[in-house]
Amino acid sequence: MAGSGQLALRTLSGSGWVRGSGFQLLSRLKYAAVVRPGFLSPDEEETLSRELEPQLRRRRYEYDHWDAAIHGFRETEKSRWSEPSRAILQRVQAAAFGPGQTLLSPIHVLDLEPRGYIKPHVDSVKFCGATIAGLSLLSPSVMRLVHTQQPEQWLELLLEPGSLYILRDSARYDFSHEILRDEESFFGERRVPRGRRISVICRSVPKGTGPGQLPPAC
Ligand SMILES: O=C(O)CCC(=O)C(=O)O
Ligand SMILES: [Fe+2]
Ligand SMILES: [Mn+2]
Repeated sequence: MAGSGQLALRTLSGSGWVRGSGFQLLSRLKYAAVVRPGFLSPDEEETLSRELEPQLRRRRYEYDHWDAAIHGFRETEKSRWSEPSRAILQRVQAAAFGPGQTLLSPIHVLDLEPRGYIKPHVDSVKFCGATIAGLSLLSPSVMRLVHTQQPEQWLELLLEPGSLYILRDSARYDFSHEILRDEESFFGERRVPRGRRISVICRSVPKGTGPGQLPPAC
């Protein structure tokens, strides 16, 4: 699938590296699948990982649940953030979400160990709205999107530490997303060795969710 005939293009919006199965697909999803490398300053990365570490360290990594999408991970839902982290999350909100979109709270924090990976899945439409935005910390990784009906349509996003990715609308609903395991972690010819990766994932609330009936984070 990700073998021959791919194009490696910087997205036309001038953001991060996105590769895909064709120019038309890349331009169709130009605003729906976005990477912003260097969204976080090194200081901001440090602020977030230092704040998350004690909370994550209390948990054990989970493996090999036969039907689970995620392997080699621990996670937490975080609702109380320090002032500097709140400022970062507000920047994410301004960059990725529209004025009419409410964010799910608490925020999902996922810690993948070096061998950890995420199998293809589409986030539940019951619990998550049209936009998913994730900050990546510590290790680079490759996120692959594959069209659920036409698997020959695919995109790959290079997620460097400090980057922000945004999946919205068609990229969020019509494509599965996954994080490649270390053995398969290539961006085109480029090997992207996987270490431990922490992600901070912000999601919008599904449309039609009234106040007082906020769903749990996905
Ligand atoms: O780690 C990420 O950036 C994505 C996680 C994910 O796909 C999920 O929790 O549904
Ligand atoms: Fe997901
Ligand atoms: Mn999840």
